[in-house]
Amino acid sequence: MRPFRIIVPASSGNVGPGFDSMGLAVNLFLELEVSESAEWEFIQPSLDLNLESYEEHFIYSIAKKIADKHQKTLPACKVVEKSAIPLARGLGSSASAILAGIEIANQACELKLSKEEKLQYGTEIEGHPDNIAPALFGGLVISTLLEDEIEHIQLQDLDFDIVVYIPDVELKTEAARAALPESYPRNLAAAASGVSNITVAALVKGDYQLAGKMMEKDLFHEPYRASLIPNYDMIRSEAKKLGAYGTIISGAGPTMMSFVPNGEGQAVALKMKDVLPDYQMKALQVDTTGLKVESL
Ligand SMILES: Nc1ncnc2c1ncn2[C@@H]1O[C@H](COP(=O)(O)OP(=O)(O)O)[C@@H](O)[C@H]1O
Ligand SMILES: N[C@@H](CCOP(=O)(O)O)C(=O)O
Repeated sequence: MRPFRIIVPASSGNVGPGFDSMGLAVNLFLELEVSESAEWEFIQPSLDLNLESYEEHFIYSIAKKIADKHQKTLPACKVVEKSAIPLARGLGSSASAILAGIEIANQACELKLSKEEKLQYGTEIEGHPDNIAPALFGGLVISTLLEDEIEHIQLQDLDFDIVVYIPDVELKTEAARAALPESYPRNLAAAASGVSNITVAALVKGDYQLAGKMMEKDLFHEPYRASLIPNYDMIRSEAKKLGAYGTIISGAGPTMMSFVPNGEGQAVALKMKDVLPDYQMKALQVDTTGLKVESL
């Protein structure tokens, strides 16, 4: 096996009202250098996962699952991992790790998986495609899981900066999903999908004022999660004062994300630091490439 590098971007699921179906890849990356070895070994300079053995490693478990599915034996590998994606903060670390595991199996077992197969496998494992699809394809992707296939569309030519506000607390996606209703009455579902439809149409037209306004009117998940997110109302109102188009919960939270005019990300991040001194603040861009594999 030739050594290789896998690079997967972080992603932000939902983008407001696109619950479980809209997501955006951003330029924070998980990087793995993989080479054949006498035994499995994970070296992680930027993550402290505190695992007893490689078999407990999430990425290993995904790679093994995919190899088993194809009746292949996964060769032992040394994996050197660097990650700039914070865990359990709503920036899609689990989706990036799932894609990394799928890609290790793909490369090490020579499975020749298509992008569609990676999307299918990743979505089966994650349960929803909104992080897997942008982390795989890059950009802002709208996707939906049908009975036996996943439809996806990538929006082009986006023109905004992104600012993320990352608090020093974790919120597991599973816990944030438990806060949501099991079902929605018809009038609420109709209103919520109306908000979502206008958001997408406004993004396609490049009307970011309208898109941002509608992002903040989500009815599918934000109203139920707001109380789990530190400083939810304050972050929305302070970002608005600084000219943000709109501010949303990133994925299941607790990170929040603002969409701001192109070129203004750094300035907004700096000013928001005054009101959120304990937060990690980052001005980000859309990653338009998605999952990459390079030879070493
Ligand atoms: N690079 C990684 N290596 C190993 N496990 C990971 C990695 N990234 C994420 N995970 C697993 O995924 C969990 C976070 O998933 P989740 O609660 O869905 O949050 P997120 O919003 O970051 O996707 C972590 O606690 C860890 O178990
Ligand atoms: N649509 C999902 C998105 C979860 O994203 P994550 O980055 O928090 O794992 C949800 O809202 O539960």
